[in-house]
Amino acid sequence: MSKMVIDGFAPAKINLSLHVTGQRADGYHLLDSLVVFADVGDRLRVRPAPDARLTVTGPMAVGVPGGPDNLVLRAAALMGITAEISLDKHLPAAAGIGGGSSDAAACLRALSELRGQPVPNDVLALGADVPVCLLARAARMRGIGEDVVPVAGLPTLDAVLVNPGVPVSTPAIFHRLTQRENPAMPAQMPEWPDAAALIDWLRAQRNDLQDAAITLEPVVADVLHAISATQHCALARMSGSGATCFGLYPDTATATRAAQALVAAHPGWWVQATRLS
Ligand SMILES: C[C@@](CO)(OP(=O)(O)O)[C@H](O)COP(=O)(O)OP(=O)(O)OC[C@H]1O[C@@H](n2ccc(N)nc2=O)[C@H](O)[C@@H]1O
Ligand SMILES: Nc1ncnc2c1ncn2[C@@H]1O[C@H](COP(=O)(O)OP(=O)(O)O)[C@@H](O)[C@H]1O
Repeated sequence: MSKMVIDGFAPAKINLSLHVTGQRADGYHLLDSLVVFADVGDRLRVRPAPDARLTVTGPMAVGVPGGPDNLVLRAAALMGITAEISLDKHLPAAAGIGGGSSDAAACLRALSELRGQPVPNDVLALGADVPVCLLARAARMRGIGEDVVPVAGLPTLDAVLVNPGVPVSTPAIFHRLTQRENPAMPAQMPEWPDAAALIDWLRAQRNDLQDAAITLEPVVADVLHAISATQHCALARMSGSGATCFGLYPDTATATRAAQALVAAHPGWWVQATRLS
């Protein structure tokens, strides 16, 4: 018998690098980004039903749309399916870690499996991050987000994610950019023998939205300083259009200790030790 309900996981998306390489005539920006996924994320339960219904719960539910604007209901509508969806929010919204896009992708995967129906080709209409979130593993993302190529053999990274609780509007950050044509990543991605080699390589890459985000929300600079000041931090950078930043560490023990220190110093911030792959 076919399944009636599916539980899905929507992992946080992290842009280890985010190069803005140009702008299209329609205003969208061309990107070159190394994207990975965390082991923290939202959870959802999806069940096809005669009427669409959404329940949003969890520690990060406040402010997340509960109606048809929610990306999970927009994803179901795109597939032409009505569904009852419970969404358990653990990721901060408008945070540069693709919570809404990852929720939409998890919903598309679940409905596709439940109904034996392929995911439509036009998912970009839900958000530029949805194609990479459908893959949900390490990838190079180019174009405006539609060109997604898996990156094999990427070493797993031990990390801490930190969000200061300030929502950031993605269009507002792109709008503030002063330099829209920046170098891409190298045409050929290297092979990294281990996490230390990957971190070394990442130091020469950038997030071209970081300065604009700091101008709009100076607390992003405080987050980056706080992460950089933790013991054994090898690299601190912002993800997406912010305000979430990540720190990279040599191993799980140092990442866990850094997360504990950040929680103690900034009890109001969202802090998560995680592994990225
Ligand atoms: C910046 C990135 C990097 O991964 O992440 P987030 O900060 O959202 O997590 C994404 O490109 C965001 O993806 P997403 O949040 O799905 O974007 P969308 O809803 O499609 O677009 C929101 C707005 O951002 C701008 N935008 C988005 C993507 C892009 N390549 N160029 C743009 O200029 C446009 O102004 C657009 O109207
Ligand atoms: N399931 C969802 N979770 C979070 N935000 C959502 C969701 N559906 C729609 N949204 C809207 O999308 C906006 C962007 O949220 P999100 O995808 O979390 O951020 P970002 O694009 O910075 O990664 C939010 O401000 C919210 O209004």
